[in-house]
Amino acid sequence: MAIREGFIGTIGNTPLLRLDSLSAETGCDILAKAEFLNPGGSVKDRAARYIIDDAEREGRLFPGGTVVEGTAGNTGIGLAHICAARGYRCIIVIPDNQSPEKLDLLRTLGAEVRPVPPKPYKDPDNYQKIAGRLAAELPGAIWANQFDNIANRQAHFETTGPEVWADTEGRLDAFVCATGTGGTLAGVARYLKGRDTKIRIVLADPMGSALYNWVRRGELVAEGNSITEGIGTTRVTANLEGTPIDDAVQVDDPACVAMVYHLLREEGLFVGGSSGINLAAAVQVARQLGPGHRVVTLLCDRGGLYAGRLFNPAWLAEKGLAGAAGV
Ligand SMILES: Cc1ncc(COP(=O)(O)O)c(C=O)c1O
Ligand SMILES: CC(=O)OC[C@H](N)C(=O)O
Repeated sequence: MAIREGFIGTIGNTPLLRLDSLSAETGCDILAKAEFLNPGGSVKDRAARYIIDDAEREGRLFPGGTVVEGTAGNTGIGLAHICAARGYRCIIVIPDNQSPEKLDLLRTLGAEVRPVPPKPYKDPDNYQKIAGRLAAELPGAIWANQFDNIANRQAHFETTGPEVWADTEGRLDAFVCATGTGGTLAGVARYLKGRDTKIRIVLADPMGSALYNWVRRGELVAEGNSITEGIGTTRVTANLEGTPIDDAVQVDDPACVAMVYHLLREEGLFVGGSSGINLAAAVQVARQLGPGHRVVTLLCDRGGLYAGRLFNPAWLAEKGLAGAAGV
């Protein structure tokens, strides 16, 4: 496939990387799919494409229409690119505690950005609910609704999962990843389990998210908090519902930050916090399985989105994380 169809044609088919330092440390093959190489810079380009294609196919989105979404940023970035390419207006509702780099990029891409105060999901002014109301009020608008629109997990069932299977030639023992909407884990897990039920599916969770306790003991209980963005949730979304999950591991901020800096210094990979959670969890799973196994995860987005936070020594010091980063 030498010529690709613009932005959309560049989404997916990302390379699967072997991480030598972590593989040597565990005696396992630690593999990570380089989702930060998607054209919008994150794994969320895949969901954005499927959500828009699905709305067009179902006749819900017309030329000149509007796409509204509540997002931590990455889904919005994917949507803003596609909206520009297809002539749609794009309105992004985003909690105002997300990284300023994401808000700036969204504006540059032509999205109308509406920062809102962060509120828990049960609050009617939670950013997802504001986005839903806004879309309902605007003529010609759709709500992308990434959390409960299962076109999201379908993207990963039809693309990410088959890519992992093909690139490993079906030889993998575990797939591990963190969840925001749950679309990635849900789609990949369903696909891989459909090929081989022995592949272990493990949810990686930051502190402040309720899914670790949900997987481990069936209770949606969250403890602590996290500096990570775009992952962690207190509810089971329609995308996550029914996912075959074998286990969960919890990764705290010091372990996440230490891994982000390890990836930077030892592997030359400049990625965001959710990639740190994923790789720290993959190492935990590799240790549980023992040497000789193969564990696959994702590198979700680029470190540049967090330049003023995760890669800013003063910010890290303020959060008590400078030691973990070694800065
Ligand atoms: C940086 C980052 N990592 C991981 C994820 C998780 O992806 P998913 O929504 O498929 O669970 C997201 C968004 O959700 C994200 O923004
Ligand atoms: C907070 C959250 O789960 O965000 C979802 C997704 N990562 C996004 O970029 O919108």
